[in-house]
Amino acid sequence: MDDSEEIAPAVQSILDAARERGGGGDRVSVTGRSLPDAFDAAAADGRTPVIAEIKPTSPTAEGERTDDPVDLAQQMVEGGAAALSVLTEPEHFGGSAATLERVRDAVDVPVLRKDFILHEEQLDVVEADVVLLIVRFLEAEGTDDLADLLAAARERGFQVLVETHTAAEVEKAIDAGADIIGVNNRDLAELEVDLGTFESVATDVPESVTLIAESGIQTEEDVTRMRRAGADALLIGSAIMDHGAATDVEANTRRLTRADTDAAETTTDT
Ligand SMILES: O=P(O)(O)OC[C@@H](O)[C@@H](O)c1c[nH]c2ccccc12
Repeated sequence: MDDSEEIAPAVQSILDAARERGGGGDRVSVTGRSLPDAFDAAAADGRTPVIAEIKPTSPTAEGERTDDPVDLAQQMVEGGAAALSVLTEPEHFGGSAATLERVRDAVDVPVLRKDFILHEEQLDVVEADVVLLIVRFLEAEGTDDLADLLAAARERGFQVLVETHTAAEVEKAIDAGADIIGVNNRDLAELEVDLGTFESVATDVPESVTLIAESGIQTEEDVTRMRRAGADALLIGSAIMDHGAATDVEANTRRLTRADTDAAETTTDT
């Protein structure tokens, strides 16, 4: 998406709500579990590094999953997830900071806080190992600067996943000092998924960056495709939470973490 494109009404509503949300009270200080180390450990163990996402609902999902998030988290880890992502956005995704806290207490893998952070004080809500910053949303008027927020997050001990959707956004992320970059296959204008997005954008990301393919990964073939295109890890929500009628979260996670563990290694870098 280039800067002139509209964003979907659902996304605008998420952003408007995010602007209204304040921060926490005390400044958070966290000793995080390393995300790159967790990816390496999974790969060494023969598993595709996957961040499994607990997302009770979303603007593009049908219905809401009401299982205990701690149960879901444990099934995901049992199924081989290298890390977890927990939505904390309350109004559109059914998330909460309390859920993230419970999940992080119950597992020992790194946990990503998935939210729409626009201001520094919004970092001071809950301890997490990793926080998400979305390049596109930090370009809007009245939001903090990406590089400043990145620094503020690191000062608190967070690792930072910087989310992009275009080559221009990857460049901004790198200029701001990002070392973990996600490419979201879902565009924020139509909310449609195209795995070709990762394939075209990944070529611009330096080898030293930990690169994550986000959204729309459903099948083992999709896993292979993203790994071949250079993904160090994959962020998967829907296909684990509610893959058609298959609601066995542990089995869904296992199926995707066992898919094509050596595709990345067989890719020749040119
Ligand atoms: O459910 P999916 O298609 O596997 O997608 C997971 C994740 O990538 C998606 O939930 C996501 C990507 N970036 C976000 C930013 C905010 C909220 C959610 C997201």
